Amino acid sequence: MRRLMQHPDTLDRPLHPMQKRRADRENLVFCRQLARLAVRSLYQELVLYPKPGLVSRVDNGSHTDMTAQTFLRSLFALRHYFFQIAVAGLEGASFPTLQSLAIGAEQRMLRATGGINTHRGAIFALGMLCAAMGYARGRHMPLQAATLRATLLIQWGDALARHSAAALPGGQHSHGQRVAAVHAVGGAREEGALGFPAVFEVALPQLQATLAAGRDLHHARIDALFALMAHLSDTNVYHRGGAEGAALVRSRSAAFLAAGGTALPDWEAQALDCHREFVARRLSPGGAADLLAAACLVHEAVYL
Ligand SMILES: CC(C)(COP(=O)(O)OP(=O)(O)OC[C@H]1O[C@@H](n2cnc3c(N)ncnc32)[C@H](O)[C@@H]1O)[C@@H](O)C(=O)NCCC(=O)NCCS
Ligand SMILES: Nc1ncnc2c1ncn2[C@@H]1O[C@H](COP(=O)(O)OP(=O)(O)OP(=O)(O)O)[C@@H](O)[C@H]1O
Repeated sequence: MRRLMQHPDTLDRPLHPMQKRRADRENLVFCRQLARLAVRSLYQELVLYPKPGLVSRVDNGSHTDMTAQTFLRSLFALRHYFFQIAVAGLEGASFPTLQSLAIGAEQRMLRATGGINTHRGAIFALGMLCAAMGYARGRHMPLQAATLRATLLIQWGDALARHSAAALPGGQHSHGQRVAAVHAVGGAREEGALGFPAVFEVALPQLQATLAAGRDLHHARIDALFALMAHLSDTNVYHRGGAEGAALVRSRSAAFLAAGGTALPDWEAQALDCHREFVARRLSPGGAADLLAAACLVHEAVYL
């Protein structure tokens, strides 16, 4: 696709109406491609295997209420959301506008899955990142990781911090908020308020390190998932396994990486052992799964 890129020195000059129409058209094409990439990143997370405790096409991990099919239905219901939130970001929309798109997407997800929460964390993380990418694209900024993170924080950082501290209406509590109160750990909201450090400081560097070592994307995603599990205060894990379960997830994952991760000849057997152990304890690192998809999205977005 040929792109209309304006030289930075001419950014303040109004575009000729024909140039403007073409730029608008090309921006919409970009948002459509970005939405497809977001869905593809979530699909790649779903089909990755072995993933300790998580749902894949091979098995349902620690879950009895969802299968890969549930995730596919949910993904299909989300395809318009990622486009809409990228366009909203492009237009410099306020946080409440992004939030109402996310709430609508959560409702569509729940309708598509019969009430099962498959993608709440992903709607938040990949949604905010799509908004930041739309914003950057609209202002001719490069879609590089550092630029995206700075854009996210400059544009919506204050609102994300307020969202992190806010109570849910009507005195309800999400699993994440209950866990945050009982175990004093930040979950998805805090992660967002800090500009997704787990994506930018943990998962992306691990993806790049494994690729730089000459292994392929499959290996890189596995290593990045383990890096996330070793680092994150995942409210899904606390919800099901308490502090003990969370400590186990972190230490098992750190040990896998310290031993060499996917550089080990028998890494697959090690990862499968870990999978069986998490399933036996009903542990499911869903937050790490969401953020792996988010990292894959950022990693690939530079090629759009
Ligand atoms: C922001 C959300 C995800 C807050 O979640 P909360 O902390 O209340 O926990 P909840 O149990 O609902 O969901 C947590 C989700 O986050 C994921 N998660 C868990 N731990 C973590 C973590 N440490 N980091 C990132 N994601 C995590 C889980 O996979 C799960 O899907 C969301 O529920 C929310 O506020 N939805 C309304 C829409 C909205 O306001 N969006 C913000 C603008 S896009
Ligand atoms: N491949 C995956 N397998 C399992 N969970 C995933 C996967 N990818 C993402 N997740 C995330 O993990 C979460 C799983 O939710 P879970 O069922 O543990 O939560 P819940 O419905 O809030 O709790 P519970 O089922 O214990 O009542 C989802 O919100 C989703 O964001």
